[in-house]
Order: sequence, then C-alpha cells, then structure tokens
Amino acid sequence: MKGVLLVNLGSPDSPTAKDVKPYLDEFLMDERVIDAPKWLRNILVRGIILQTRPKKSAKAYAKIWWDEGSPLIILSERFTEKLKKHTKMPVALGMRYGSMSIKGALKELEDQGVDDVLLVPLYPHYAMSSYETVVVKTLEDQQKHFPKMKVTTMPAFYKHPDYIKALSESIKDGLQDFEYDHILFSYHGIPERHIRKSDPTRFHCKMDDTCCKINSVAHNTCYRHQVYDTTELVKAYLGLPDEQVSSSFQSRLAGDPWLKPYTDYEFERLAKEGVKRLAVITPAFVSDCLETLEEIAMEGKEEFEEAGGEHYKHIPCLNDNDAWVSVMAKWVNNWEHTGKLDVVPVD
Ligand SMILES: C=CC1=C(C)c2cc3[nH]c(cc4nc(cc5[nH]c(cc1n2)c(C)c5CCC(=O)O)C(CCC(=O)O)=C4C)c(C)c3C=C
Ligand SMILES: [Fe+2]
Ligand SMILES: [Fe+2]
Repeated sequence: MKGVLLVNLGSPDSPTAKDVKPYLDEFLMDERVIDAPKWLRNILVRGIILQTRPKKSAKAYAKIWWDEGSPLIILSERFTEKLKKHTKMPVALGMRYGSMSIKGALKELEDQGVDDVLLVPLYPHYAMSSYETVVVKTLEDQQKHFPKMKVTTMPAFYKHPDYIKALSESIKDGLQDFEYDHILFSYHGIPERHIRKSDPTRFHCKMDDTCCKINSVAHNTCYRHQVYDTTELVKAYLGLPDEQVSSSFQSRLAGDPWLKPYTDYEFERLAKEGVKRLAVITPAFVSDCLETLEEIAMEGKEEFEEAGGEHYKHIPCLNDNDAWVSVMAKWVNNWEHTGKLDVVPVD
C-alpha cells in the first residue's frame, strides 16, 4: 500500500537550554550542516558553539513558543492533518532532528500497511543542509529498520507553477492591508562552500547571476539558483516591478562566508535608501519557525526601524494555507494514481 511521509526540520522539546542543547547537538553535528571532518566538528560544535548557544537560542525560542508547543511542529501537524483529509493514503509526519523522528513516522506508516512511501521533504529548495540530509537520513532509516519498504522522493518544488501560484496568492493576501515600498525575499542562508560542494560539474556556480543564465544540471542542486528562481517567478506572477523587489539571506553563523547579501545588512541599506514601508517574505520555510517569527518578525522589525524604516510587515509562510494543502494533495494523489511525480521540470 502507498503512503506519504512528510519531513520538516524539527524543534527542541521545550524552549529551555536543557532541551535546546541536545537538539542543537544533533543538528549541528550533522555532516551536511557543519561539513567539517568529524574531529573538527566535535571541537567546533561541542567545544565552542554548544558552550554558549543553547542558552541564547533557548531565550529566542521562549519568545515565539506557543502554549501547544513549537510553532514549526504545530504548524507542520496542522498541515499534515489537513492533507490527510484530502487523500486516501496514510500520511505521517517526521522531523529530521529532535524527538519526532523519521524512524517513528516510518513505523507509523508500516503499522498501517504501507510498503511504498512517497517522501516529501518540506523544503521548496535543494540544499545539502536541508533537503539532502532529509533524504539521506530517511533512506538510512528505511534500509536499517524497514528493508522491505520502497521510498520515492519528491523533487524540490521551488518553481512548480502550482507552488508559485499558492505562494504568490498567500503573499497577495498578506499584503492586502499593507502598502509597501519594497518587498524583501529573505531566504535561510548557507555557506558559499555548500553551493560549490553541491555542484556536480564542480565549475558551474560562480555565486553570481552569470552562471544562473546558462542552463546546467548544476541548477538541480543549486540552492542559490533555486531561490532566485522562486523570487523571479513570484515577481512575474504578481506583476511586481524589479526595483521594488530584492532577495537576501538570513541566519548565518560566524566564520565562513555565507550567501550574500545578508538580510540584516539589507534592512539597513533599504532603510538608508529611503524605504519606509517594508514587507518581508520567507519562502525557504514552508512553516513559520524560530527563523521567521523571531529573527524576521521581531528582530528584523527592530533593525529596520532603528535604521530609519517606519512600517514593517512579515508575511506568514504557507503553513496550513488551504490552497497549499490542495496543491500538495494534487501532487501526492497524482503519484498514488499514476506513480508519477509531475513536480519540477529540470533544466
Ligand atoms: C551551519 C549552520 C546551518 C545551516 C547550513 C542551516 C541551513 C538551513 N536551515 C534551514 C531551516 C531552519 N533552520 C532553523 C534553525 C537553525 N538553523 C541553524 C543553523 C544552520 N541552518 C541553527 C543553529 C538553528 C537553531 C536556532 C539557533 O540557534 O539559531 C530552523 C528553525 C527551527 C525551529 O525550531 O523553529 C529552520 C526551519 C534551512 C531551510 C537551511 C538550508 C537551506
Ligand atoms: Fe537553519
Ligand atoms: Fe548559477
């Protein structure tokens, strides 16, 4: 029997340093997130980052935590429950890190008689630290614990017309009561090195727009290329003028160069250039989470206003938006009936 496995990133069990520490340990010790050799990762993560970060992160989590729990978990669960109503297949939700494991979700599917699984990483774009690590971990767990199961993976859907339409319409709704001078598309950042590592040709990605205009297989795994595609397609769908839209990258850690421009610098630049009314959207995330609710909706607002901006609005992620649930239902039901995944045309 066929079934669907949705996987998102995960959250700590509570917004306390005690629970944030093991969660961050699992997250940052992932070789696809901090891609240093294991001995160096140990020093960087356990010897340096985890000495101070859990306390700081717990404070940030406490600012956005809901009575029911982590927003990312609750919103992913709401999406899952709605999707279940649109498909006859069993649907389970797992998280890459934390206690809602992928293995547990696979077991839930197995208990319902599922032996043919459609894995849906809940990320629109391919990055080794998000999409790829979900696929690798799911296949590892499947081979180790459910060897008779078959797993098929949904490709990154960053430019699928159905996704672009749902995202654009949700942005339009979010902007109904907000007159903006500028819309900033703020994507989660990654180290530039990850882009080079994910380039199968080794030479294509130049970290600028010149490479993106030349068709290449590299784009199938290029996070930078894919996020700029999302921005351009939403811009075209909504008929937004070039000069009122830009993209940037948030949430970097200290050390390596990460994808630029950096979101916090953009808040300052835009305000200094006279933007008074700024709308920010965060399409690297399908569910609101720490990075959108704290870093963008709270910290970003302060940074923009301190630099001279006057009105600021964070547009929510797709979360359990009905049109988005219908799109996912269309894709998974199409796979159930035809075995095909008409998701993203590759370059
Ligand atoms: C090397 C560090 C990190 C990389 C690379 C990275 C990529 C990446 N992350 C997401 C999505 C999310 N990240 C979230 C939180 C978060 N991310 C990092 C580090 C890297 N992420 C850290 C240390 C944290 C924890 C919080 C903190 O201490 O600041 C979240 C939020 C989780 C939640 O519970 O709400 C999401 C979602 C993507 C999509 C991505 C690559 C494209
Ligand atoms: Fe992250
Ligand atoms: Fe490119």
